[in-house]
Amino acid sequence: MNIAVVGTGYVGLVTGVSLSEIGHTVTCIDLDRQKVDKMKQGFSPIYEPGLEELMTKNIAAGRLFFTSQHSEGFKEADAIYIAVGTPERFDGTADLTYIKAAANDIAEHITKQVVVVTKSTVPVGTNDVIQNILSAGTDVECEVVSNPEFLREGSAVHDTFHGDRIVVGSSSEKAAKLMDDIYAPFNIPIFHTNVKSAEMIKYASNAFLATKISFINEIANLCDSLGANVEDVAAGMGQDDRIGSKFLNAGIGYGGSCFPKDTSALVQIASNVDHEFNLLRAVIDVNAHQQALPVHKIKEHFGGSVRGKKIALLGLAFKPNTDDMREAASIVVSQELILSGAEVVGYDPIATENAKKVLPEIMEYADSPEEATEGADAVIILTEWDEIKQLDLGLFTEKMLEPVVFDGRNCFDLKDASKHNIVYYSVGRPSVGKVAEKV
Ligand SMILES: NC(=O)C1=CN([C@@H]2O[C@H](COP(=O)(O)OP(=O)(O)OC[C@H]3O[C@@H](n4cnc5c(N)ncnc54)[C@H](O)[C@@H]3O)[C@@H](O)[C@H]2O)C=CC1
Ligand SMILES: O=C(O)[C@H]1O[C@H](OP(=O)(O)OP(=O)(O)OC[C@H]2O[C@@H](n3ccc(=O)[nH]c3=O)[C@H](O)[C@@H]2O)[C@H](O)[C@@H](O)[C@@H]1O
Repeated sequence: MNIAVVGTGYVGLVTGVSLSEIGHTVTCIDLDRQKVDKMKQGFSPIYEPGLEELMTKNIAAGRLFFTSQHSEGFKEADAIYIAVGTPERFDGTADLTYIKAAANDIAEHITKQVVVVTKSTVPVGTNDVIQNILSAGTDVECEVVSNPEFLREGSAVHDTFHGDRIVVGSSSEKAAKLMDDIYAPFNIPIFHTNVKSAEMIKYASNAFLATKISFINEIANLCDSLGANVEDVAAGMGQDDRIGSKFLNAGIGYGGSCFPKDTSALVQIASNVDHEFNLLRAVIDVNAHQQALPVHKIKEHFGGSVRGKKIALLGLAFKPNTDDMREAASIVVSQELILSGAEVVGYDPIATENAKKVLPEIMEYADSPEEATEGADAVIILTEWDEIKQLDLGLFTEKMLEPVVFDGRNCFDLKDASKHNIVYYSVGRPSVGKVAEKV
């Protein structure tokens, strides 16, 4: 099949490349010419494990193309995917500017009958808006299908090939059949529903996962006060099939380009129909508190002030295996620490260049965990990169005078931490070191 993908961000590029890998001829379109030039040569503009290998392979096989011209991309297309951003606006609603622009681009440039597939996360009812733009802008017949995306950054390629389900929302049997044909080689169950339900499945899924995280973080905070260990609590809960063990990792909350914006958007979608989504508001509040937790803990350790202290942040991206800094906890933590008079140095294996664009200018950056830790008064672990999880805790005793570590991702075993002469705080687990002795 001939497929065009509008927008080559995390979703568009991974989708386009994966569809070419299963045999379709795919043209990825992006407004950003620099990006397009890079991609034509097989370089991915984003860090995503496994992606570049598939790009070069399928470019060489003559199945994968890149262009900044919509007319060129749409020429032969049987299906056009919309995968542009739907960022959060200042009031929490989803900004549909790029979606509407993409729909107008399609209306302007299509010359043959096509199915328009919305991959972007859009509020319930948006596909009707897209259909209206198309109907008003072109006489060419086109049907709109909602096909929300569930991939995670950092494992996007794997998730695309091994998803639990593909959701297709459509009011046309013909369009639904075309989607079945496109996805057949993936061999993943396809769930068919109507357009609005498909749109809602995406928000409900992200909101539910965010709720699971905030729930376990609240339990972790209780464990902290009551002396229980949240890891054991989550393991014990997770053995119940009805609860499940996934997404019960306590830590410094969720970041990224989707949970924060999609939870806010769903609260707004609800308020449009006079529904107060109190549960989701609480999930968002808990997360805001959780992202700032390392700052509170470290201040408490130093008697209320971090003025003049050198603090090393290990891991800056919102999660491991990505260079994405959107809504990363490191943004809140670095800003708060710097405002409180601390000297902050950051280290990330991949995201440093993107971090420099969003973290306070005064931040410094190190090229290794060792360099970041040298002479630090405290270390805060913000992202559980393998490289960070595999550090020898002896590093902290070697590089720091009085080692204090706040582990926001529970990377280390408490028994291991207790073998070293460090003060070790984590989330929802007993502290180790001098502080623990004091209690
Ligand atoms: N990032 C993720 O892991 C996931 C994102 N989503 C959703 O997918 C959508 C896309 O997200 P990302 O890939 O993160 O976005 P992104 O912001 O990384 O990429 C969007 C791309 O679209 C391009 N673009 C914008 N308007 C265009 C137009 N008219 N024609 C051609 N190109 C255009 C931009 O230049 C940019 O490269 C969002 O709605 C998001 O909520 C869904 C699941 C996972
Ligand atoms: O709509 C989206 O964009 C995507 O959002 C999330 O994917 P992503 O944000 O890439 O990454 P996750 O692995 O879900 O992690 C999100 C955040 O939650 C945090 N998290 C995750 C799991 C957990 O147990 N605890 C926890 O704190 C992570 O550290 C990270 O900051 C969803 O998992 C995807 O299904 C969805 O497609």
